[in-house]
Amino acid sequence: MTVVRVVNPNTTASMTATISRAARAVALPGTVVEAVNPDTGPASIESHYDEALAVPGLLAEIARAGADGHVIACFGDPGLDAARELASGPVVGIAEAAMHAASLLGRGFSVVTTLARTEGRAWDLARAYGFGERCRGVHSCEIPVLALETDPGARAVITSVCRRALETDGSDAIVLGCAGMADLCGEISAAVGVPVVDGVAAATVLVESLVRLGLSTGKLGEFARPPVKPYAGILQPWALT
Ligand SMILES: NC(=O)NC1=NC(=O)NC1=O
Repeated sequence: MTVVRVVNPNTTASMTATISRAARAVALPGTVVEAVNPDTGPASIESHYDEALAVPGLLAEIARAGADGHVIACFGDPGLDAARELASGPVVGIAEAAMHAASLLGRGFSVVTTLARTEGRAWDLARAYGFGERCRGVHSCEIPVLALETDPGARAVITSVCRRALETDGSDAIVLGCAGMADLCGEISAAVGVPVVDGVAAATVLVESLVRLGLSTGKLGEFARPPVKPYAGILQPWALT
């Protein structure tokens, strides 16, 4: 039995439930999906500040024993490198997984994300992951992350931005730029007529596959376990042994 821990790095339990549904929908029957979120940190991640303050809580969830692999279920892939140093199993971010999947579906893909201020981060990740050419455009809906659950017009706006992205970019697929959009994947794909990739599902299947292949992060160099040292103040619980 494989245990995949899917970590929502923000502290909004209803979003964790959306993420859990998307991950469980694609996991194999023998895989246990453990969807969690920290109890400390931002309610949503929409800025560099949010992203920085989400990492300690995220790492606490990664450090807990009992998982064969981890998904970081936030489109900024926050704390991904630190999580890879800490975890013994594979760790995949949803942006990374979604971009890899989308790159196999055509010549180019477009990212549709939440606030315009997060577009730069999406571009940074695309380039860091080697998709600077394949990523044809990053577009935003100007819908705050938590409004995805409460704004009845959100689906229509996201669908419209996806249509505009395809026209503007000439891309073959869409990557949804927020874990909170995970439940919109099928509906939007049917509406716009191209594959729409949800990073939660893509990352869950990828981690599950890596575990089944017996593969994990290389620990000889950069991603070896961090050196032991004191951590002062409120971070004292994060000190390693
Ligand atoms: N682009 C985004 O806003 N992504 C996200 N913020 C969150 O809190 N979760 C996400 O996936």
